[in-house]
Amino acid sequence: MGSGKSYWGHIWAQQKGLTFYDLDTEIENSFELPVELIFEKHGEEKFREMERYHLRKFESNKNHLIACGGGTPCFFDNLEWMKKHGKVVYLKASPEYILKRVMAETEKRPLLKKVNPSELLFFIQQKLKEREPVYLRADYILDVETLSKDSLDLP
Ligand SMILES: Nc1ncnc2c1ncn2[C@@H]1O[C@H](COP(=O)(O)OP(=O)(O)OP(=O)(O)O)[C@@H](O)[C@H]1O
Ligand SMILES: O=C(O)C1=C[C@@H](O)[C@@H](O)[C@H](O)C1
Ligand SMILES: [Mg+2]
Repeated sequence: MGSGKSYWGHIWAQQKGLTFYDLDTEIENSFELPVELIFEKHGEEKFREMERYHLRKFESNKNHLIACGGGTPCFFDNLEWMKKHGKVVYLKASPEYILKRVMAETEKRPLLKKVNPSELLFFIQQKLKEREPVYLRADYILDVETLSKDSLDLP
């Protein structure tokens, strides 16, 4: 969360002439609610089911780039599905970098909303530790902290 998937995904798709989709936005549009209210009203479990469902809408279109959510690869067999149907890129960032990006946006991120600001860095460190083994199974790993518009490419 907060590494820049939505930010870079949009720019990258534009550069490559691909259609950009943000999985969180797809889910928000279907509920006509922002992610934080989907979590609040329907719970995380329902959100994860919808995330799984909306991801699979992209099976047949090859000409697109999708920014998934921070949790997407960690639930169900989503990562395997993504790897089977496309190339998966992990935008790697340190907890400190992520903290800087999300500090002013915790209200939009239901997992961070409930965390005491003084414990935010610890929470991000723990979340990353828990999730990174999954993220590291991506097809490509890019260091987001050194990424620039001119260096956006796969190795
Ligand atoms: N390189 C950058 N320069 C300036 N702002 C950035 C950059 N990368 C990200 N941001 C900003 O940091 C915030 C977090 O980035 P973004 O929303 O793209 O993360 P994300 O990985 O999509 O997070 P989530 O997993 O919660 O969807 C956003 O406000 C975004 O505009
Ligand atoms: O890291 C996560 O689990 C999340 C990240 C966001 O993209 C959203 O999908 C939601 O806030 C959950
Ligand atoms: Mg995003």
